[in-house]
Amino acid sequence: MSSLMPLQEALEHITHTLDVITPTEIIPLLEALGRVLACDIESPINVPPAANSAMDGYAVRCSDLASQSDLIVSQRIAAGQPPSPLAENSCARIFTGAEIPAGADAVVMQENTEIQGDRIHFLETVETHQNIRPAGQDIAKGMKVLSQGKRLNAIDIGVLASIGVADVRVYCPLKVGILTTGDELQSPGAALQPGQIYNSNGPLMTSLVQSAGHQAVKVMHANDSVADTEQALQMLSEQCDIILSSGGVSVGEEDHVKHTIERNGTLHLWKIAIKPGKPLVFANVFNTPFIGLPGNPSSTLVTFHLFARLALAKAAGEQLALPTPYPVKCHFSRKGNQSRDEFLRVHVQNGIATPHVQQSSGALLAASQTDGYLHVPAKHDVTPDSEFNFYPFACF
Ligand SMILES: Nc1nc2c(c(=O)[nH]1)N[C@H]1C(S)=C(S)[C@@H](COP(=O)(O)OP(=O)(O)OC[C@H]3O[C@@H](n4cnc5c(N)ncnc54)[C@H](O)[C@@H]3O)O[C@H]1N2
Ligand code: MOO
Repeated sequence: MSSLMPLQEALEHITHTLDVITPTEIIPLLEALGRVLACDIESPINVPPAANSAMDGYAVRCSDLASQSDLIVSQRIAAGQPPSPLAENSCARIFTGAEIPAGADAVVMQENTEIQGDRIHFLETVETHQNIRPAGQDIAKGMKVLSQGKRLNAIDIGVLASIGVADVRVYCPLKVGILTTGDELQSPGAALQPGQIYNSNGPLMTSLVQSAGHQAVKVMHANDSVADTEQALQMLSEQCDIILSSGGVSVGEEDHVKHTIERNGTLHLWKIAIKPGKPLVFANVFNTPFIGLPGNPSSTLVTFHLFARLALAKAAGEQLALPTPYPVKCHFSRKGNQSRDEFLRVHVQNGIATPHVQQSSGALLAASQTDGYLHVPAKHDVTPDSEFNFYPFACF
């Protein structure tokens, strides 16, 4: 048996070998949700730009209240109005978000005051800086707020708006071509003929690619022949930045993907030490990067999550790593695989993992009915009360 490559080694090889493929463009902030930032962003300003009040109340100079508890109101400052310096022995009526006048060093919330004629009576002792949000409290001028390679989420868009950014330089979306292979496959919607099964990997990979933030620009299917596979790969290479396929990478004479690549590019076929998901192709075909996932649907899913997702991210300019797993307890027994790390589809409740009854590489429903992967390294038996790392599907 040829030797199996450890998961981490294959992952490092793929991500180190692939370059960022997509060019960059400048787009309006409001179109940047889900796009990948192409440069670091430093704040050109303090946020807030000036000290402001955290409460509706009165801005005071604490030393004025050392010997008296009443002050006259010398000005009224609403948010958006530039204040005048605070006159001595006076207070300023102030509202949340309004700028603190020069000379004031605290704000007293109005609930702790009483209006007595034209004077304000202060009911509490006042501490310096209370209820004042200093300039730069949120973001200091010059601070790096976001890094190149960040896929922008709603919070990031808000942060960029808070520092006045109206346009951002982002990577153009990665154009992914998708290929499924196999004579037995029928499209959903058509009647199944004897010997056929529905093509689930096409829609699965398309959706995985899209939910990872890329564009699935062309989806093709090739029957089990070199001519068909070659034609499809050539067409995809002309229209896409990178090609993702499923099936046809094993050792049978009906597995044509690797022969086609050998004729038209460079092929690295690895047997990875994971289950499901042993055979994995990483290649260049018609001058286009190519990632070939195994055809068994749960192998396609696992290898997308563990490899393809990170490879596509690298090509798209995105900084991405595997999610950080956390340990969960197991209340079951299972003999460990001797050569491959297993990624069992498990439910997790109250920190306890229960495996789905169906763990076959060909079974996809188990993943839909569970919460994520339990990573059981090779040569490890699961025993009641043993602990293994868990990767929730929601983190992929
Ligand atoms: N003699 C050996 N046979 C196999 C080995 C091996 O080491 N020696 N490895 C097994 C493992 S592990 C896997 S995983 C598969 C990988 O096979 P391929 O990637 O070549 O995939 P196919 O043979 O084309 O298909 C495998 C299986 O998956 C079904 N399939 C394929 N595409 C789709 C699709 N788009 N939608 C739904 N189902 C799909 C296909 O019908 C097969 O049942 O090889 C093992 N064999
Ligand atoms: O690697 Mo295969 O995915 O075990 O069936």
